[in-house]
Amino acid sequence: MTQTRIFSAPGKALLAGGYLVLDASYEAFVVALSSRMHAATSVQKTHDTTSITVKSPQFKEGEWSFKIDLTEFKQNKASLKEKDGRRNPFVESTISTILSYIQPIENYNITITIFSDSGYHSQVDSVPQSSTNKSRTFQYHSAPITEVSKTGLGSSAGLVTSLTVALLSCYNSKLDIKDEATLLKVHNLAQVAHCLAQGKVGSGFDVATATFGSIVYRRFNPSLINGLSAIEDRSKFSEALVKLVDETDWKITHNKCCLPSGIKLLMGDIVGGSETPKLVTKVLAWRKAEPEKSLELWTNLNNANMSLVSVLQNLQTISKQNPERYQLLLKYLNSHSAIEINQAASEKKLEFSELEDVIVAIRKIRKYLKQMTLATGAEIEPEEQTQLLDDTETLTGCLGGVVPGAGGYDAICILVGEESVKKISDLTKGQEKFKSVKWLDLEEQAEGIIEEDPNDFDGLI
Ligand SMILES: Nc1ncnc2c1ncn2[C@@H]1O[C@H](COP(=O)(O)OP(=O)(O)O)[C@@H](O)[C@H]1O
Ligand SMILES: C[C@@](O)(CCOP(=O)(O)OP(=O)(O)O)CC(=O)O
Repeated sequence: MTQTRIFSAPGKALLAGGYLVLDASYEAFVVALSSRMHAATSVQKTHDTTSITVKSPQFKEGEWSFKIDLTEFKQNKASLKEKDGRRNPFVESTISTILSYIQPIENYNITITIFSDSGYHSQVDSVPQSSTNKSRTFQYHSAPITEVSKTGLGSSAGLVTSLTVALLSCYNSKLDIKDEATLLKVHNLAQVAHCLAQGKVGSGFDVATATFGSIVYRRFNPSLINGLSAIEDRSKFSEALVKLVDETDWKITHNKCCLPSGIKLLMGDIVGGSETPKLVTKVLAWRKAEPEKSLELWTNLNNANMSLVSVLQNLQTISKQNPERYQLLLKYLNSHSAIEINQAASEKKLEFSELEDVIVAIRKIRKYLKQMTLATGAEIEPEEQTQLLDDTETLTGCLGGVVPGAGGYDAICILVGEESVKKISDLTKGQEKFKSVKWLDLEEQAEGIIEEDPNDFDGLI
């Protein structure tokens, strides 16, 4: 019997809480994006050995095939061997984590096909291919996955999370991702697989967002996963993994939180890029060397981050409780820039002080990220980005913006009235001061893992 189920998980933009999220004392606000990673299953029962193939047809040599003798697998924690010696650490780690967790007795032939929305990677040297009914189009690249430039939406987290839920569904045809406990299980397994593939335990905000969607996130204690990776024996590893996934309170926060209606996130890819690990090393070294100064800065930045969350939630509440006033507020936003709104507020002429609250929160976040930049020497909001973000405050319909995640030269994220999105992207195209920005064709899509309609992928699989 063959069954096809397709699951997808979103990419991320860390709007508030970069660096602080590495420490469980602080929370971060992460926005889930409309660029998603999809995993389509095909399962057949077999009497031979288990065979698991992951295909990623958009990339050259995008196929990783493993034959697994289940008895041998249980006895030996050696890594899986790909048929042609191809490596994809995230694929290998996810398969071995799921098999260690499920400890299956019956054999299956499983094929999972991955489809990655175009926002994750540069589209240079790629051609589109659509499903028969044209409802889905993916870009096909001429190079292997490791050679295609990433845009920073968290492709490995999307891959691991969608592959985790897809593999689990192959062993449990009743798997329902609308069930909270199931979703938490997927999250825990995906975090383990992602950390083991990376060889380090990060904050996990990307995997949490891929699973739960737009959230306010607090991380887990790294010792939960560090303890696991030290276990050499497969059966002990499996036992510890089951305990960790099913019986341990990870003490994470993943409270749903999304942008208020009528306000959109616009993400600009910047020519250039930065290496997150290098920035993180500098920031953490300074934090260690300057405990008092850094505590003050972390506290101030955290207050600014949390005030952005609360003013956005306040707008969401107004949109529901007083929709007429909210429509007027959006109309005002779509005909003024942040500078103008701020000016009106200082002259006490502003009717919609809630808009000013968002602008002030964004400015505070930037102020403290700039202090972090100057104190640590890590180029989090470098001068070019400062200029660019200042310039976005002059655009009609824009509340301002930040450098997302670790910052640097990767991207900017701005908050914009929905009606102004197209105007802003058209207006900035020809302007010298915005020449380094390429607005990405994506928006917030607040849902985490969802199950897709297989008909939408006809002709692609
Ligand atoms: N569509 C995909 N198909 C197969 N593997 C993928 C895909 N997207 C990401 N990966 C895996 O994730 C790796 C990229 O991970 P990483 O360098 O951590 O980038 P990111 O910051 O985007 O997560 C790729 O080299 C590959 O192993
Ligand atoms: C600094 C950080 O807190 C946030 C980094 O956010 P990015 O969104 O920049 O992440 P990458 O996709 O890994 O480059 C590090 C972390 O939390 O892992």
